[in-house]
Amino acid sequence: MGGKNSKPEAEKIIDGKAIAATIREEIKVEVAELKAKYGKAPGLAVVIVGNRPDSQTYVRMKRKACDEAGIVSFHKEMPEDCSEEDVLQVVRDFNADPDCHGILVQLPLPKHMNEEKVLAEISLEKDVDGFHPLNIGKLSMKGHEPLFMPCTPKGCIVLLERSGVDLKGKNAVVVGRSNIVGMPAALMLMKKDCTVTVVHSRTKDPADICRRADVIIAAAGSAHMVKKNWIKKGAVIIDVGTNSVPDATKKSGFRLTGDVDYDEAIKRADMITPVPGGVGPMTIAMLLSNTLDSGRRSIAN
Ligand SMILES: Nc1nc2c(c(=O)[nH]1)N[C@@H](CN(C=O)c1ccc(C(=O)N[C@@H](CCC(=O)O)C(=O)O)cc1)CN2
Repeated sequence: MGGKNSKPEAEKIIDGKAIAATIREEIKVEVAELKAKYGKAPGLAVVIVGNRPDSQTYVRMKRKACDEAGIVSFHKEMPEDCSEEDVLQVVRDFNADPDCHGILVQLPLPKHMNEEKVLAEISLEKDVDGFHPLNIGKLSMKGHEPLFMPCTPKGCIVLLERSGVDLKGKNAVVVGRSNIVGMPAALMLMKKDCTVTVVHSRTKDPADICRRADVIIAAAGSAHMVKKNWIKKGAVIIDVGTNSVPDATKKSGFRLTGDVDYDEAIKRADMITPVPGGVGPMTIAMLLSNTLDSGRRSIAN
């Protein structure tokens, strides 16, 4: 239970799984409408290089989500030792395919490849992961909007909005500055009129900075880094961390945990996302949403 004047803990949880399920149902309806009107559904190409078990799992989840939403998915699996040029050629082929409206290259790529070069090869109009340098550039510019926004940080913003959090004028702290999450999350919060501070590995006193935050997005990739005493009473906490930690009670010997010390943080926070079941499911819902937008732009024009 929450403390004095605080709501019960169960009411503080932002249920990302449920919100993502609602969004996926909405997308399914819109895809069906598009197909009924124009006879064509959006198509997503999923490119995976190598056999990392986590990437295989995410790609399987993405394909299943496409199937359920009525989005056509094209799958390209490539061996770990293929060349960067092989991957670039696959991207070029999908760029030229009129049935494919979105292309995603699952990250990370093998070490011998230049990720930025591969991502920059994806046609701007099909960049449903939102990682193309021009899309990121537009995200950082006042008065400009990117065609697509990266799925995980977009999922964080949608979670906040669907949970009724008014972001205007709020102090937001992003913990982590990765290209995939931290940096675009900070830019998106700024576009929502937050005052944004980014805390990273060289920040002098991250706890002190976090304690001033109305909203924290934790995306440092470090299990339980954000402690209860980093959190202002009543703050809203979005935990992007997906850290695998040993757990003898699990069949796999591991469990997934976030960047926030959830059991303690929930006592101070007004709202908080769990891990799993928070931001993760939103990543896939936002990928479908971006693919629908891309399909609609192309099919309805
Ligand atoms: N091309 C991309 N590569 C990667 C991205 C991305 O957005 N685009 N993000 C991550 C991985 N990712 C999707 O690719 C992803 C991560 C987590 C989840 C998710 O639903 N997690 C669940 C738990 C699932 C489990 O039990 O393993 C949760 O948090 O509840 C979905 C997608 C890196 N690569």
